[in-house]
Amino acid sequence: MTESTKQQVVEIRTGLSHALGAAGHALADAEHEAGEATTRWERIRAAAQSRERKLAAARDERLRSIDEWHDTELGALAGAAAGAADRAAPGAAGEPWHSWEPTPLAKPAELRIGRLLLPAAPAPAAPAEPGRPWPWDEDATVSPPPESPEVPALVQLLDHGHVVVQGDRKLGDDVVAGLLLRALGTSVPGTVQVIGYDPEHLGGGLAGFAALAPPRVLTFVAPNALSQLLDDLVGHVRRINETVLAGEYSSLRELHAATKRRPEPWRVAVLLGAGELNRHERTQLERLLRTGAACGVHLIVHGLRVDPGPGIECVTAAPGNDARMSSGGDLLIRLDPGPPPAVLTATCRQIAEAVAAGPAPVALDSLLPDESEEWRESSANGLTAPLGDSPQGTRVQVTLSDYPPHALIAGPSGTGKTNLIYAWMGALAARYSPAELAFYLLDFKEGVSFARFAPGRRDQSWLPHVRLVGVNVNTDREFGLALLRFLGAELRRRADAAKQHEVTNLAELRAENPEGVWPRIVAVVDEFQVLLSGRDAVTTEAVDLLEDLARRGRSQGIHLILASQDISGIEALWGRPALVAQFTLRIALPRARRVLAEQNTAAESLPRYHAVVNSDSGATDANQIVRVPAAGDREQWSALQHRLWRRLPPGELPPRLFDGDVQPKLDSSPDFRALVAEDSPAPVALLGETIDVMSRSGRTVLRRAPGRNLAVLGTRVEEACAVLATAGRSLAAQFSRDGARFSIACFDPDARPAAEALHARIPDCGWYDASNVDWLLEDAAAESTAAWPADRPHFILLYAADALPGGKATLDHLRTVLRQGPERRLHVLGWWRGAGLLRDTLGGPGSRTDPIGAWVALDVHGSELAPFYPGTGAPNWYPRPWRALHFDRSVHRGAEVIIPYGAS
Ligand SMILES: Nc1ncnc2c1ncn2[C@@H]1O[C@H](COP(=O)(O)OP(=O)(O)OP(=O)(O)O)[C@@H](O)[C@H]1O
Repeated sequence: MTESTKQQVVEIRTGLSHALGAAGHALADAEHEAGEATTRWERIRAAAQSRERKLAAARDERLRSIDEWHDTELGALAGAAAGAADRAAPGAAGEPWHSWEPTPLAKPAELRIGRLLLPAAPAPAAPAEPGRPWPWDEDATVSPPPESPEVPALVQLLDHGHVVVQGDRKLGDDVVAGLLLRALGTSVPGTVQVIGYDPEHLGGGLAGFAALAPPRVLTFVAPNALSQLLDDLVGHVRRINETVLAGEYSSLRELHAATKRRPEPWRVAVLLGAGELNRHERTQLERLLRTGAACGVHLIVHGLRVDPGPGIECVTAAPGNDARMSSGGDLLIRLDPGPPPAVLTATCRQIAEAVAAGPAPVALDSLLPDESEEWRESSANGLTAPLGDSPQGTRVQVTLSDYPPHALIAGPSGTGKTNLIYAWMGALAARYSPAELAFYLLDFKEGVSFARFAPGRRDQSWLPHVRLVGVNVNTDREFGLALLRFLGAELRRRADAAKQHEVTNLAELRAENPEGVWPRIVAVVDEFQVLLSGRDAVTTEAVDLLEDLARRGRSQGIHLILASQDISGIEALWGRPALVAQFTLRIALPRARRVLAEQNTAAESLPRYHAVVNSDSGATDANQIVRVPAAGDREQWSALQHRLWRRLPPGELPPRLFDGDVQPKLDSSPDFRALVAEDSPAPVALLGETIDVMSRSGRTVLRRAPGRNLAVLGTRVEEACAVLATAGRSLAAQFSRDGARFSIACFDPDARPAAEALHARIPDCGWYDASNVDWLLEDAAAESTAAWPADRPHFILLYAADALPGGKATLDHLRTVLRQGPERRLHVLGWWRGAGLLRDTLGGPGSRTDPIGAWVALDVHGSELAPFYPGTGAPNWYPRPWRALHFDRSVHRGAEVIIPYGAS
């Protein structure tokens, strides 16, 4: 081998070994890189796996919360639906049968027929990864989806629409029975009337309701009378639209919401399997379906094809969970079973009894305008207010104006006369303000029926229109007379004003004298016949005044409402045709006789709580029957009275309340409170409260003049002492301490405490008794005849003057004082226990009585008073407890009745 070859080999080997070395390096590098890449890949794969797991967990968490939310939301929705259903169907409208009982509601509710089957919360889908548990399986604290509450399936009937039942016949019957019972049980007995048409079973379909037939809450029509029934119902709809809604309201529901009145019953016609309808029947049925609900005419149809339409609920009866109703969309219903027979019959019997007992009272509210409309009316032309509804559902308005001006109301006891007066007053008082209307109220019946209009101990409010209330005046006919006198004076005042403005009636006077306050006056006298019952001066004057007021009051806005419970009251007037003729408005309560015209017997057949109102003197053609709302309820009345009372501006005075059973108090007498110590030359002795429209004290003036003495006559110690105490206290109040002298002498031990009490009240008053009265009278007699002028008056109060001791001498002194004292300002105020005894003091039967210028008689008959009374007659006086007759010859034409002031 050549060197060169060897050289070449070496070189090649070297080259190869280099190459090998380089390749080895490259391989190692490559392997290293490959290892790193593998590690990186494995890290990435691990990271990807971990991320995937996290994402899955997040997804699971999200899915779980979505499911939870879905379940709660569904539960809440179902709960809300159940709550709403409870509100829409309270009480007997929605209660399940096992706890059901009738509960009349204020307005119609939706009625339950079964239970809505709401979609349940969906069962959770299978977990995505088999074997991987759902979170709530892992965590025992997470609860399973909640159960849905029960949501009743409700249908609307009364005031809303009609119900058509299809499907299973037997189950459909149960739906009809259930609906009907719920409708009856949620309304006031008698306000839902059911008309059954059941040609197949001749009423058998409604057999459970049989108890409602006798009071005609349920009536059946014959199998061939469907046409007639539909015509009748259409007739009702037309009538109600024309006369009840009268264009003012679109439905009875609206009328009720606005006026709180429901003048028509709901009429529910139940048509069970009518077969095929002829054209006329079909047309009438469609009319009713369209227009009936607004007029309270509703149909429950079962077994008759009816096209769906607005206001028509279609119930498809089916067993189990397969029933449906048109307003429920796709939701299924489980129908309730029919009402249990025991519940059904008991309820029907209960309703029948309630209906047979008579209509339920209508509330006073139905007569009242909206609060925003109160006190808006003008009485310039008259006073008009509703008194209730007629049987046809129209409002009966009653007017007092120039014609008819006055009203006569009659009704035997308990028929609701007082209630009618309250209702009328309430309806008027809510419409007319006190500047438009004033009430004067007098009740001759025993009791306090009108007292509620004046402030009392329990309730300080009063009816703002009331100016005067007289209660318990049955023995104080004088109070009635006082009212008539007062109204007579007001009549003259108005007539004078009318003359001055050259007008003839109140409307014109108000137009001419807009700034004047000329309210119409309504004087109500309940049991007025008591006022006219005696054959005496009171009756004579009362009748004269009544005649005048009735004749002339009409144009001066003075209206009389006379009420009487028995025929004698009306007959008291009957003898005075001219007077009766003025009372053209006649109101008769059930069984009232003779108040309407002789031949008009409408009141005889009136149902309870109704009245005949007749504005044409009782002529039969003018009869209007009205159902009067209940106004007697104190709470309802108080609500109205308080509302009106709060409208009064502050400072308005309450009405005068005259209560014949209450003893007046001197300290409350305005006349007594007005007395001032001015040492008057004409001091006034107050004696008692007069029976008058204004609170006024009977009085006698003890001026310097003959006869100015006072005698109190009778045996009643307490009352005699009360009169003397009033006289003494009132006189003392008019003098300064030294301005007058007072002396009291008492000879009756029974009167001594009262005499001593008066003595204690009068400063520096002298006290005398049997032991020293002779000195007093001797001095007084000397003073009476003295020549020098008296510097101050001396009042001598003698208790039991007829028992004066001291024999003739003392008696002569007393006679001297009585005759001559007053001119020298010495006045005797004495109590004699009989009129004859006073006569004895004065000198016996033939003696003059003029030293006694004023007297107050207690239990002394009128005839005994004749000697002390001018003219030939005697005053008309029949003694009665705690009343006295007062006469003062210097001012009176006739005697007046007074009420002694009670101890204060
Ligand atoms: N329209 C009515 N609605 C409901 N209840 C009435 C109605 N009218 C009267 N009443 C009730 O009947 C009863 C007798 O009524 P009210 O006192 O008015 O009769 P009256 O004829 O005035 O009787 P009396 O003359 O004996 O007082 C009362 O309890 C009253 O609440």
